Amino acid sequence: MRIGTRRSALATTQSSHVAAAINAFGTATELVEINTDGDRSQATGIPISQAASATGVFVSALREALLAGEVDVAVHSLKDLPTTPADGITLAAVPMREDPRDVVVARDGLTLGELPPGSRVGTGSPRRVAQLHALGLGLDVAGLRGNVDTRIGHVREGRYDAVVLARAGLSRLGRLDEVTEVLDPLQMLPAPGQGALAVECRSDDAETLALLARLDDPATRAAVLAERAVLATLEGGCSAPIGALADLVEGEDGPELWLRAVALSPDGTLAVRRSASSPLAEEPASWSDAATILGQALGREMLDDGAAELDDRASSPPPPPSSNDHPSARSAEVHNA
Ligand SMILES: NCc1[nH]cc(CCC(=O)O)c1CC(=O)O
Repeated sequence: MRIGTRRSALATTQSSHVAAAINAFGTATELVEINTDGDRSQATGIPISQAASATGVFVSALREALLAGEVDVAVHSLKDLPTTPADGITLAAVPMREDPRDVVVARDGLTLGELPPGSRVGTGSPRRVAQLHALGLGLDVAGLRGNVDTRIGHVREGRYDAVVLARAGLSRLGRLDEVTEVLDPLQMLPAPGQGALAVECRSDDAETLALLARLDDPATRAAVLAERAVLATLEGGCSAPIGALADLVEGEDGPELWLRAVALSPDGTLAVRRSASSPLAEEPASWSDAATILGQALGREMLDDGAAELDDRASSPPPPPSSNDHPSARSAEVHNA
């Protein structure tokens, strides 16, 4: 079974993980490296936001290789998948996810709250930028790109006081010892699907579909489908940064799906927050539909609450400096990607 993977350390680690699980079922695997536009533009330094399709750059080349029959399986970070389905491709497995939270890697072991106003905090994610500003700490939030090693290197070499990353990526790379703070989702809701993998194959490849189904974790699938349904619903009317996190919990009357979401103005001064929950049947077969319905309903509520108007804040000036009035507490680089 040929497994397509991007070349980055994170991607090959994730694909090797899936390969090992398939090997455990008695099927041999081969990793096939696919060079993606996203990786290429990283090499040339062209910002990701200017690459052909900002969300899909890491995904489309792998899907093309899958459809062309060059590989049988494609492994992606689920949060990098566009919400629109791809013709001829099925999400065959969503394995059990890692801790979905974001983390801080800061100098001197500091937490965000311990960093003095004006501290330079790096992230290229509009979702993290907005939520960092919303903390009101007067941080100088600056754009940042590159792989996990590069980002951590910026802190070690003093160019940034801190960076914000997905805990899952660090965990998969064995770098959790770098973490100086795990961010509470109340303050930093992760991206929809963060910490989960997406394992895709061709929709007509029954043999691979059946094998990959054994890697699927229905609770994770339900959670990420709910999160992505929020995103898909909001995308219809708004381009604001969005965070969403769902969790399947065992209630008194059976399983329940809990969902929280936020949409923010890019500068973090306005936010629409909502949560919802839904009882689930005992039988996992029905969870996907229930999760999607829950996410769509929450997304529509957020649109009713004004989530679509948050975009207009994109052209407004950045928030004023903190009361400490540190000159570098003002950021001009927050609107990347
Ligand atoms: N945006 C790139 C990306 N895609 C997936 C991960 C980490 C693994 C995951 O979230 O599943 C990362 C790095 C990061 O956000 O820190």
